[in-house]
Amino acid sequence: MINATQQEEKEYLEQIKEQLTLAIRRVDGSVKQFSEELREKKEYIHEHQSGMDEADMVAAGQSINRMAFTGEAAVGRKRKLLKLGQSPYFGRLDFAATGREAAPVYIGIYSFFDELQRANLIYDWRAPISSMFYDFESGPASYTTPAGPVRGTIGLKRQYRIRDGRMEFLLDSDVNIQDDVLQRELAKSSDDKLKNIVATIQRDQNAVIRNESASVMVIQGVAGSGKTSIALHRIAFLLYRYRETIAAGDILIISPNKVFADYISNVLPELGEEYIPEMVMEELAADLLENRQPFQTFFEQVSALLEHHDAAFIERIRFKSSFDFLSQLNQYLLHIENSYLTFQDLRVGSTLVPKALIEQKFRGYHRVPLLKRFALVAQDVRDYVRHAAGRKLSGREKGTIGEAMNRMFRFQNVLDIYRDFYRWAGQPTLLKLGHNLKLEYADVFALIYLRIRLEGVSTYAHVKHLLIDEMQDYTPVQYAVLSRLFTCRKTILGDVSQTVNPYSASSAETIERVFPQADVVRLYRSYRSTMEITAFAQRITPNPHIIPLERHGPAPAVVGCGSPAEELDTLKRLLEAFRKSGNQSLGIICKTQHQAEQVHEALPAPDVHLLTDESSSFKEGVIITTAHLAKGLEFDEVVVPFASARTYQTEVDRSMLYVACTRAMHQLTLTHTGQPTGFLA
Ligand SMILES: Nc1ncnc2c1ncn2[C@@H]1O[C@H](COP(=O)(O)OP(=O)(O)OP(=O)(O)O)[C@@H](O)[C@H]1O
Repeated sequence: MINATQQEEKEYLEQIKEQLTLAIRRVDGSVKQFSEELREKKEYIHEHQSGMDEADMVAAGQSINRMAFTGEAAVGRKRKLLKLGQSPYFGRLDFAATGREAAPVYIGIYSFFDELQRANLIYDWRAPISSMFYDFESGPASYTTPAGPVRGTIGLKRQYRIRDGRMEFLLDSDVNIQDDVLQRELAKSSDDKLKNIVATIQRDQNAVIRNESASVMVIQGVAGSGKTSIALHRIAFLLYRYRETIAAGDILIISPNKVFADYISNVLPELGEEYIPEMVMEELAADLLENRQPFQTFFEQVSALLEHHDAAFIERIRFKSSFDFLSQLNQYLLHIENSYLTFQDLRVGSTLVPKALIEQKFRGYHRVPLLKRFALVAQDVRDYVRHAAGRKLSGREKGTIGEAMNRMFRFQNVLDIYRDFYRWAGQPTLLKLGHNLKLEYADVFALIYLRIRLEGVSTYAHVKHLLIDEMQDYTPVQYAVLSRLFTCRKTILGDVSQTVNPYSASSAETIERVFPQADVVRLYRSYRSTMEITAFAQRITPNPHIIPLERHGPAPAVVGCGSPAEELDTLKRLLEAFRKSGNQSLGIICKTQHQAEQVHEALPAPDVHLLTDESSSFKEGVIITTAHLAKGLEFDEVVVPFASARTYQTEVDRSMLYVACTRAMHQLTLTHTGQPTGFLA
C-alpha cells in the first residue's frame, strides 16, 4: 500500500529526474558548441599563423585554453548531473526561517540549480542550510551563513534512499530515525573500498567535518569511530567552503601505505571532488633525503620487532620516539653553535681579516641555517679583502677563503653531525648504521630534522591542507619535521590503541605538545563492528570509554586445532563457509608476512589475494594479509589464524591482535593450535 505521502514523493522524484534529464541535454548542447568553437578557433590559427605576431599567438593560445577549460567544466557538470539522476537526494527539511513561510529543502550529494526555474532544487550537503539536517530534529533550528545566523523552525525532516533512480524507502524523522537509517547502513555487507556517509553523518562527526576555525585538528577516535571517513568528508567540505582558494591539488594526504591510499581513494570522487595527491611517509623521507640515503621502512622495522625480541633495538626505538629525544636534538643544535665554531684571523696576501670581523659577520646571519652561513660569510670576506687590497682576488685566493671558512666548523655533513649527537648525549650505542650507512627507521626523521635545521628546506608551500592518518604511528620528531615542512592547516587523526609499534606510539597528548594550538576531538562511538566483536576486542586492549552502537551478530569464535595441518584445514572450511554466506569480504589477518604467505599457499584460489608491503592496490573478495597492512581497512568477516600463546606474546603482538580483530564488521573467528593467546583471557 502506498500512502499519499509516498505517492507525492514518488511524483516529485519523477519531476526532479525529468529536470535533471533536461539539464543534461542543455549541457550536452553546450559541450558540442564548445568543441565546435574550439575546432574553428584552432583552424583559424592554423591558417593565419604566418600573419600573427607573438602577442596574437599568446592571446589565441589563452583563448583556446579558456575554451577548453569551460568545456571541461561542462563535462564535469554533466558527470554530476548523471550521478544525481541515480540518487538525487537523501534528505529533506521543511524549514521556516523566522517570519517566513516554510519551504522544502532537498539535500543531495551535489547541488542542482535549475536555470529555467532559477531555483535551487537540490542543496549540496555541504551548503550552510544543509547543516541543520545533521544538527537538528524537528523543532527550533538554526544555521550559520557567512552573513550571520539564520533561525527558524524545522517542520518536517525526512530521509530517503534512492538507488538507480528508484525510491527504496523514505522515513519521516522522529527522534530515533537517524539511528534507524544508520542501522540499515551499518548492517549491510561490504565488498569494496571505503564509502561516503553523507546520508548518516552524526552530529558530533558533523561538528568535526564543518569546523572552520581549527588550524590543527587532532581527531583521536576509537576503532571504527569513522575517523578516516570524517577526515575525507572534512576535506570535501573545505573544498566546497573555500572553493575560490583551495583546489583538490592543493591538499596532501599522508597515508601509511599504498593499499590504504587506494582503499580510501573512492570517497572523494563519490563526493564529486577530484583526485587528491597522497604520499606515504617513506616517499616523503626519500624526497627529503634526495634519494641519497638508504633507510629501513616502517614496515621493515615492525617486521623486525615481530620476528625476534631484540632489547637493544627496542631501546633505540623507544628513545627516538620520546619527546625528550626531540628536546635533546634541539639542545644539541644550540650546543654546536656555541661550542663547535672556532674563529681565527685570516691572512689573504697582505690583508689581515681579523677573527672578530669574521665572527661578527657569522653571527649576523643567525637566521640562516648554520651550514648555509659559511658560504655567505666567505663572500663577505672576499668583498672585505678586495676592498682593503683595492684589487680583484685570484681564483686561488677565493678558494683559500672558502676553505678557511669551512675549517671554522668541524663537520661538513649532517650524518656526521647526527653521529656526533650520540657522543654528545653520552649514548653512542643508540645509533646503529647498517651496511652502506643504511639508517634504521627510527633515525630517518631525526636526520631529516637536523638537515632541515642545519641546511634549511624548501617547504611544501603549495600544500594548503595536510591530512595525516594513523597519527599514532608517527613520533614527535616526525611531527616536528611535518610542522616545519607544512605551514598550512592540518587534520591529524588516529587511535593510540591501534599502534603497530607500541614502542613508538604517539597519543593525542603527545601530538598536542608539538602543536599546542591544536583542537583535539575525541570520538568514542564505534560504528564498524557488532557489539559482540567490540566486546571481544575489549578483552585484548580495554578502553572503558568506548560506546559500541547497538547492533548484534554472532559471538566471535575461538577454534582450537589439534595440529598445524588441522588448523589449515579449518581455514579452508572457514573459507568455504564464507563463500556460502551472504558476506562479501573476508580478511584473513596474520601477525607476520611469513604466516600470511603460508596461509596463502594453503588456500590457492583466483579470488584469494595476498597483500604485502609491496602491494599497491586494495583487492575485493578474500584478502590474506598482516595486521600491519590491514590497519584502517575493514571486512564483513575476519579470520585470525595462529592465535596461539606462542604467536601472540609481546606488547607488539597484542597491538597486532587488537588491530586484526577490530577490522571485522559482522563476524570474527580466531584459530590456534596449542594454548590460545593469553591476551584473550
Ligand atoms: N555516520 C556514519 N554513518 C554510516 N557509517 C559510518 C558512520 N561513521 C562511520 N561509519 C562506518 O564505520 C566504519 C568505520 O569507519 P572508518 O574506517 O572511517 O573509521 P576509523 O575510525 O578510521 O576506523 P579505524 O581507526 O578502526 O581504522 C566504516 O564502514 C564507515 O562507513
